[in-house]
Amino acid sequence: MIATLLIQHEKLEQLPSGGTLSPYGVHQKHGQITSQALQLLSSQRRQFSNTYISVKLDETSGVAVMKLKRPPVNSLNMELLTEFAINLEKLEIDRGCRGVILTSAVPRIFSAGLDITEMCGKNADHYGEFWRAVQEMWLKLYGSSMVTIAAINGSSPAGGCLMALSCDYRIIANNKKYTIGLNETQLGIVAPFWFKDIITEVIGHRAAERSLQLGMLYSPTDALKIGLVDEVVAEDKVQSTASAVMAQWLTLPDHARQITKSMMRKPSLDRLVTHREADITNFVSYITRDSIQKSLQMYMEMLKKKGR
Ligand SMILES: CCCCCCCCC/C=C/C(=O)SCCNC(=O)CCNC(=O)[C@H](O)C(C)(C)COP(=O)(O)OP(=O)(O)OC[C@H]1O[C@@H](n2cnc3c(N)ncnc32)[C@H](O)[C@@H]1OP(=O)(O)O
Repeated sequence: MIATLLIQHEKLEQLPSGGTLSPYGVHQKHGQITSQALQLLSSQRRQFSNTYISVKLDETSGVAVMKLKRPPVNSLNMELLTEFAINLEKLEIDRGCRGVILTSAVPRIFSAGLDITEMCGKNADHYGEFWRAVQEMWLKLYGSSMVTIAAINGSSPAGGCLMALSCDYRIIANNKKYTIGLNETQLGIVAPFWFKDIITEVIGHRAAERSLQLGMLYSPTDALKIGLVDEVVAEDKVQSTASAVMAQWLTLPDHARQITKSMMRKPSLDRLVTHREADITNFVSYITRDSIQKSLQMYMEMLKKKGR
């Protein structure tokens, strides 16, 4: 533990005080994350696989490929979110890692977003803990000092889209069947302010407002038109393009790029960090409303019927 903290301190010291993104949430974790972190941090160093995440770090390039592997749809439940935050933190403190490519091991799906079953029929304590884990994932990913590239090899609604939006660059496979967007209103729920902030940062106010109000899901080419993704490439070129773009980004000196990234992202990160507890309270009181529970249950039933 002491060794881990020292390594982290050294890596953070490379940036001027206030210039690093990494401290967000790092040591504000609840007990569950901390004890799991200790187990994971002591495991094998360059390749690790947990229940729902696999990570391969190429020591030569300094690039890690992080894959979501929770079939059938990579929905983000508490365990996956926790593993994600821990693994990203592990890479963050590893001096040999400068970039992360985020992708999916599940065919045709990047991520179906938050696991709706985590937001239905549970008690307030559960919802609070779940939302803290969602926040933690976002603070770690959006606040990462590494180069982060989303290799979107399948559909990516809602929380899946949030993950992609939190990366530095987005490459999506050219397949009309794949959709991406923040579709929360279609579920009868509201995307929280930090989801709204990040999509606004990426696509601008007008497009974000329309997109959020209508809960729009875009095909890859339409997503490219509004700037929701940076590139659309053939399905079999997603990973190689991600590697090539990563190599290009890594030609920049880390120090200059990291401080610039921090400068751009700090206001949004600060907003959530400052209002974190209020955001949890707000989520819990919102999600426990009867009308919201009913909407989510109806949406789940609709999904199940469609699947039959
Ligand atoms: C004021 C503000 C305060 C805050 C207010 C609150 C803010 C909340 C913010 C919420 C953010 C979110 O991410 S909410 C999540 C939004 N996500 C979505 O709308 C995606 C819904 N899913 C889909 O569209 C599709 O499943 C898709 C991903 C394209 C894959 O389609 P497929 O045909 O391949 O697969 P399906 O047959 O549909 O699904 C396979 C199985 O997975 C299940 N499944 C699919 N998506 C799931 C999901 N997200 N969570 C759980 N389970 C899911 C289905 O029910 C099926 O279960 P079985 O039938 O049992 O096999």
